[in-house]
Amino acid sequence: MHYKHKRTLVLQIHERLKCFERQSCIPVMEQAAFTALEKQFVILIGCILQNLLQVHDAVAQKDFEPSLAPVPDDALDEEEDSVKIVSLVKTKEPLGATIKKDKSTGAIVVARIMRGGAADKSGLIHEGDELKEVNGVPLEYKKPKEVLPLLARSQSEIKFKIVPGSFTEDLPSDKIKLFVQALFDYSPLEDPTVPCKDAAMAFKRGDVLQIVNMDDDTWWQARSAGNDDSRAGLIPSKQLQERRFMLQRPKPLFKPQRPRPAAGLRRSFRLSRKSSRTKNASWFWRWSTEVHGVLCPHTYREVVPSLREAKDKHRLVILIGPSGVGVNELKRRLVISDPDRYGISVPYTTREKKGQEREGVDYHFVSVHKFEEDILNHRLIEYGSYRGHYYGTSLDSVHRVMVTGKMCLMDVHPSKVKFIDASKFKPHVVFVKPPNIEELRLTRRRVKFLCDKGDPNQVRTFTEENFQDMIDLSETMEIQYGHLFDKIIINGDVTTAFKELKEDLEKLAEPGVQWVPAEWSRPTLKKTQRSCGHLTGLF
Ligand SMILES: Nc1ncnc2c1ncn2[C@@H]1O[C@H](COP(=O)(O)OP(=O)(O)OP(=O)(O)O)[C@@H](O)[C@H]1O
Repeated sequence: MHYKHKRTLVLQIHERLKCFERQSCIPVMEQAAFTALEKQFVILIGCILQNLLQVHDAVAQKDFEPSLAPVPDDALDEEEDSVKIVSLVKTKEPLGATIKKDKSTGAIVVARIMRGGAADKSGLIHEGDELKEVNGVPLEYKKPKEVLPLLARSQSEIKFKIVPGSFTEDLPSDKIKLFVQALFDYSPLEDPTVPCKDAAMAFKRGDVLQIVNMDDDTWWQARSAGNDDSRAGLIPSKQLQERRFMLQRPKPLFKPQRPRPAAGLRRSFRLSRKSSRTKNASWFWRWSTEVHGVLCPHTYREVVPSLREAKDKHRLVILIGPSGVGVNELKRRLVISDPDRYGISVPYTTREKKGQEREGVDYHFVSVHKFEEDILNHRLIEYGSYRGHYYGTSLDSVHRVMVTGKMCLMDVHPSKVKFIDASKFKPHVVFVKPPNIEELRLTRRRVKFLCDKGDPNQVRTFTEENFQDMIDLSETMEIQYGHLFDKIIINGDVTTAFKELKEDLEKLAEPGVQWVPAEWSRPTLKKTQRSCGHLTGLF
């Protein structure tokens, strides 16, 4: 039966019952069922009639719950089939609905029903319904902000007079299984554009949300993953967040470029810090070209649950960060803290062994021929060249750590992450981020490190320019590759950063459900990875 028609019939039944009540109909007797039983007529009248009599008694004794709310006298005077009265018991929980003024009619209409909220659970109010009255107060010519106090003032129950909108049955929220990981922090309190702060939901980068409604282009509804009973909250849609991102004009992309002094390359594919301007020009060129490529605004990434069992191999841990931020320091601390748990993949190079360096500890020293053969045979996870020598990490060196049951730590250029075979290594990407410049000055002012000017023993301290470069490069990396980062660690105080990293990796090793990018389970991924051999050389 058509939904609207059903409601009209219910209203008519309600009216009839009220009519009978006004006529003061008198029951035949108070205890019809009991009397019938006594007279042993029960066999004759049978069960059906007995039930009928019990219903009669219940009606006669007015023994029914809940009592019908009185229909206002004029309720059916209007368009008879389009008005309904809804009475909701008020609890401490908010109603879970937002209202707006319909621009064409000026009517107050229900803009959203939050999934799992009181209004949603009642099943009586729907998006698009027009509110005519709240607790007997007509809403004609009222603004939404004038209606809200009426709702707030209601004590135990709120009574609505509603003209139903066109209602389509929603898919129950537990049937919608779209999970996303937030790639940005969101606080409704700091967002002047949110339609209703109370209905919105705050979240942090990395939180996993279940999207339960995407009908609206700008505001979706979501709840925390694994919290099926909670009321959904409004979150900015992907489109809205992307628009905001583009409007922000990220700072590092529009900054005038300047040549950068000493900044090092990751040890996995380059030796150490550089200082000459020529070298740095090429280093910066690489970043500029990448930055002006495709931009990926950080909104949400689709994730799926993946069960990690105790017997499973550890995931590959990839550490990323601007040079000098402390990636090697953190790796070193991890290995020292638990050498049975953590291992480092040893990079390959075609350059000569220097001073104290040891084969298989600092590098695997190989010939150019062998290195190029490995490139052609897709044996390298990542590689590049610096000062005419190749540097790279082989799949073998990662496997060598993994077969010992250790968690393999490696650092790669972020552009290489997408080429790592995700189904095999399940990479967990940690971005090591510098703190603000004041904290960098405070924590690194006296730090001495080795820099390469042909002499590996040369020691120097960070300059103000190094700090600024670190921050700029970090922002650029985050803008371009932030969607790949599973965890961001700010390396201000090194003890705190190390503790946070260790906790994160310990959680990663635990059996249980982990959220991984949905694209890992898509067949197109393998195809992309097969082309990795051609792309890894593009630094
Ligand atoms: N939070 C910190 N506070 C103070 N000093 C730090 C901190 N983190 C790292 N350092 C020091 O900064 C120097 C550079 O760190 P590290 O070599 O780990 O950088 P990196 O990110 O690996 O850079 P590169 O790849 O160029 O070697 C080291 O001397 C290290 O001990």
